[in-house]
Amino acid sequence: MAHGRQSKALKRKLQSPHGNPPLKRKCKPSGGSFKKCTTEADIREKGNSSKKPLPKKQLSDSQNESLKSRPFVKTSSLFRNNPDIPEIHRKAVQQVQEDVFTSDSFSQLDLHPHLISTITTVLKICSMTSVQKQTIPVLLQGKDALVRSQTGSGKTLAYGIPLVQSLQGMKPKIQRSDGPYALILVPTRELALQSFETMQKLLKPFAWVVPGVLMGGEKRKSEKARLRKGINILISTPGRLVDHIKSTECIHFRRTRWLIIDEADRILDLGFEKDIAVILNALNAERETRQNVLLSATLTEGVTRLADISLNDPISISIADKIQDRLKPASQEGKEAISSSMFMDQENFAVPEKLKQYVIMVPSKLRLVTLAAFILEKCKFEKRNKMIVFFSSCEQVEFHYELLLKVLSGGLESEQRECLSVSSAHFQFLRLHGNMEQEERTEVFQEFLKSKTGILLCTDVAARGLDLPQVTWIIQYNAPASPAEYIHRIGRTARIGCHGNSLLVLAPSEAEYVSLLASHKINVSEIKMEKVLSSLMKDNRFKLPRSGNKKSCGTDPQEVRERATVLQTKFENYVHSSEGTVRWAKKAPLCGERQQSYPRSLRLQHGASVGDFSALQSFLCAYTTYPRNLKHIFHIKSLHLGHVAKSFGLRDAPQNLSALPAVGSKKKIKARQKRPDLLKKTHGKHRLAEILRSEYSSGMDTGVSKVKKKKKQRKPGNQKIPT
Ligand SMILES: Nc1ncnc2c1ncn2[C@@H]1O[C@H](COP(=O)(O)OP(=O)(O)OP(=O)(O)O)[C@@H](O)[C@H]1O
Repeated sequence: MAHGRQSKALKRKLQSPHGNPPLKRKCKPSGGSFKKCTTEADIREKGNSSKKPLPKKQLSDSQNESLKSRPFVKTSSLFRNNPDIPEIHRKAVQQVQEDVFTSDSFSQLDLHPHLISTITTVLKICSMTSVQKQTIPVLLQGKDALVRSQTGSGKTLAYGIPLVQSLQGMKPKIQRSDGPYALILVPTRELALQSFETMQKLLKPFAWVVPGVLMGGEKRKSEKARLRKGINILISTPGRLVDHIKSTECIHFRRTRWLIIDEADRILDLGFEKDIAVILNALNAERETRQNVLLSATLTEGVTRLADISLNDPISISIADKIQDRLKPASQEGKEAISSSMFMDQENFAVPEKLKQYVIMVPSKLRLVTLAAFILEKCKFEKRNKMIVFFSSCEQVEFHYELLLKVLSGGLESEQRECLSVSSAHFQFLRLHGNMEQEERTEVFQEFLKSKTGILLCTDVAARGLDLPQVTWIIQYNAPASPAEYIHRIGRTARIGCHGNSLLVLAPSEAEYVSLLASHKINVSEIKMEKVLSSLMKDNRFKLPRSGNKKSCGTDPQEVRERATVLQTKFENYVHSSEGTVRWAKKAPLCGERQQSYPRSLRLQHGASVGDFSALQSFLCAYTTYPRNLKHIFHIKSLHLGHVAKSFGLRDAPQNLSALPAVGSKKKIKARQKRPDLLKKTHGKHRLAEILRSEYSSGMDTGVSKVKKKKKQRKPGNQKIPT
């Protein structure tokens, strides 16, 4: 019954000659610096401009309340007043390609027979990849190396095999109590865990060499105990290691003869330079000589600095280069050769051959329904797809997780019975971000690793190094801050010669990003939004009951729009189903009532660690942190706040957003400076550093800082902007 009433209301709205909803809302622009926010209801379709609009009515609070109990009365006008989608004009470019495999087997190398049999029987690997063929002999000779090869090309074994070969053969035999002989630094905890597992497998026949991981999230005490017992191959995130260097007496590097920095460019990007300096000083203080290796799919100029301070007479290995250029002897001059040979081409990153890259231009208002339609198409109708969706903040991940789970999987409460048959079997939503407790992070990572399907919503915490088999689609819902990050994100699919696909979602104002990618020799093909939305025709949950028994016809554009509107309305109804979800979508809760008003599931799962910074706000904040050279593409002023709000299931643009990004007049910026409690962490690079650092924090501080956070938040006016 309720459904029928709702649908009629929606239908009335869609059929209204003026396109006006039954009731209109007034929306003031927020922050003053965004484009004037007009409710779409105020705007009539092109060609109808001579018709008089319906009289405006502003809703009082009590009217608003009563509307909540009639969820479908308010409907969405998604298809009006959107900016035109520009044509993509760019030349197709020749992408940089690398040969992943060689026909050479590991037995050609001078390796311990047990190591070879472990590679073939435990890892089930027969022939070497190009990067392994190039790197292993160099490292076996004891040389330093700087290694660049495409994502998913086997870099972990490229350093892991020679490391194990060298340590197992040491005389006298390594003792556990000797402490670290090798140190492997990686930017994230999940990558630390993954590298640890690979080392464990390689070390199977050499049980006296003990690997160990320090990655935060675990109790400091138990990590200390493990360090005391002895770890010979120590894998860690830089922050966590620095914490131990400063606070754990038993840690030492007297015998450390290997230093491996994986994702070396990322470790520098994150502002871990200071940490790296502390680590290098600690290593150098205890032992003079060491073999050093830096690796990444995207070695950028910044790494030359790290190479200068950490490498000694290194060999550069870049798989994309011609074979005769690959191995360069290095001397002091050689380092310069490295700078030019490795980085001359630095902006042209190799993309796996079987990775198909797509872009979709979507006006802000339609982003959410387009994402949902795409997920439906790939994960419900096509099946056998495993997908990762990247967002620019933890808060957005949490918010979209809840929203998509409720609306696509579970359905709204009133519809649950109807939906059960089509939902849960098809979707398994998971999420991963730096605001989650480590235990849950590890669980999610393991679950997604093992599963054959599913949709992982995540931040860039999952962008680097993670080897998640069978991922078929990478969606970048928010564009990454650099082409290098684009490469790493899409590199979670099409690994080791497999097929994969990626989709980048851009707003029309961001179209130039496609040319930027092309200037780095990255080719993307366009998928039309209408095509994606048309998959809603396959899902009758979004069907508008039509008069009579008229059959839905294929891809009738009008019906596609109607269905998209039904879906958007479901999102909006969910978001507006309680004060808490609305606030969660758009702005920080008032002090003292944080959390209580969030969906119960969220509170139970996350305690106090999430939700104290809204999804929309965090999106806007992240938007201001694109680097200066991309500001002409991603500028906050080109966003229409009302339209963006729709993509968060909000019916109106929020007003008085605290911590609005640093846009607007000098006066406003000054005013903000007077409110450091609200804004001090929102400025450009600092904010970015905050957001990113939270993803990669050592985890050492979790307990303390969370308590501190809670205390701070209790003070009136002290709303922390979480990262
Ligand atoms: N010689 C090989 N033959 C087949 N598979 C291999 C080989 N070497 C490694 N692999 C597998 O390839 C996958 C990717 O390897 P790895 O994670 O080391 O890639 P990577 O180059 O470090 O990627 P990224 O740049 O994303 O960190 C892993 O599942 C690994 O087990």
